[in-house]
Amino acid sequence: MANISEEAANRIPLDFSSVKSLPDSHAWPHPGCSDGLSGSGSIPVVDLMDPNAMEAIGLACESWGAFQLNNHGIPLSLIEQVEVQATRLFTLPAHRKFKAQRSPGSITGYGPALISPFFPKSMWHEGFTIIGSPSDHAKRIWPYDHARFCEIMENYQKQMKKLAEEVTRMILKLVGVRDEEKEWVGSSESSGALQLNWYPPCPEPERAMGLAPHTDTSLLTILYQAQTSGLEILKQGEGWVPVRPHPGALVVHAGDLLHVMSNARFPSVLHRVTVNRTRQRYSFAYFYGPPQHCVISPPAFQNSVPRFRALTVKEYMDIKANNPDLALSSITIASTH
Ligand SMILES: O=C(O)CCC(=O)C(=O)O
Ligand SMILES: [Fe+2]
Repeated sequence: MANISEEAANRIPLDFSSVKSLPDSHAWPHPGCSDGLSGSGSIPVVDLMDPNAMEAIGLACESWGAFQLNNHGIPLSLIEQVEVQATRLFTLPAHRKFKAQRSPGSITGYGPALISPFFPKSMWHEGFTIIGSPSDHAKRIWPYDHARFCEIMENYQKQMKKLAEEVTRMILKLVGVRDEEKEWVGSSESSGALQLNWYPPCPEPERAMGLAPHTDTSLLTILYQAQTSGLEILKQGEGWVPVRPHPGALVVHAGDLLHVMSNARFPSVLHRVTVNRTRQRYSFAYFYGPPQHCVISPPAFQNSVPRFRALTVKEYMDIKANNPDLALSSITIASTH
């Protein structure tokens, strides 16, 4: 188990404004493209207004586990407001941000990436995680001036939830989930969380890592990435493929829960973020999925052999929180080979 100081270090990001060279704590032995594989191609683009959007989403999820989404209905002006507020937050002096740091055992508030404890080196990244109202944490940073931040973050989550529901309904239809098993979609019960990510400019980007490779635990993640590149996804047989920001588009990732519910038809996409010497980067990830008490399992149909055992979302989240790399294999019950 981590001792107190390691635990504290995991909860407080480096004060990036004060460092001029890459500290050893942030120097990764093999980050970036040094694994030799660099994939070509790019993830499919889906127009949500297209009458064939559902089929296009199915094909994209099957082959990539991710796609760019256009015509999604989220106003650009709202995204810009989120960007203004995220900038306002992350450009504060470190001591102000530390006031909102996550408490032990909690996931909301300011801090390093939630996956940090599973990697030997630290990431060139700061995050702020919100579930519902961020007011408890925002008040600690801006005692008299937090209302606008809260209003915009709550509004963004509301709009993201609606979009996530629309995409989830299509995806669960493709997967063959029965109506009574998807009653949680569109209810107040579903779980959603918003993660604001900031990657400051880095003096030695070739040796640093913005966000280490991981899959999201969610059913799906809807990500906005501001103009700077950095996100990469692993395409089986090809290597790391950059996901370049398309103006106005959102990136949708299939997460672990969808991998289970689709009986492995849709891969839970492995992704990572590289950093930049001169440009900072923002991204906003909205994680969506069934409520914690919901039992998830592969759909039982067409004589297909279920590859995962049934379990509650909470149980899966606990397994993943203890061992992210082995979480999916630990609930695998059969192989197709
Ligand atoms: O910054 C990005 O593009 C990706 C963020 C991400 O993967 C996450 O927050 O889980
Ligand atoms: Fe992610």
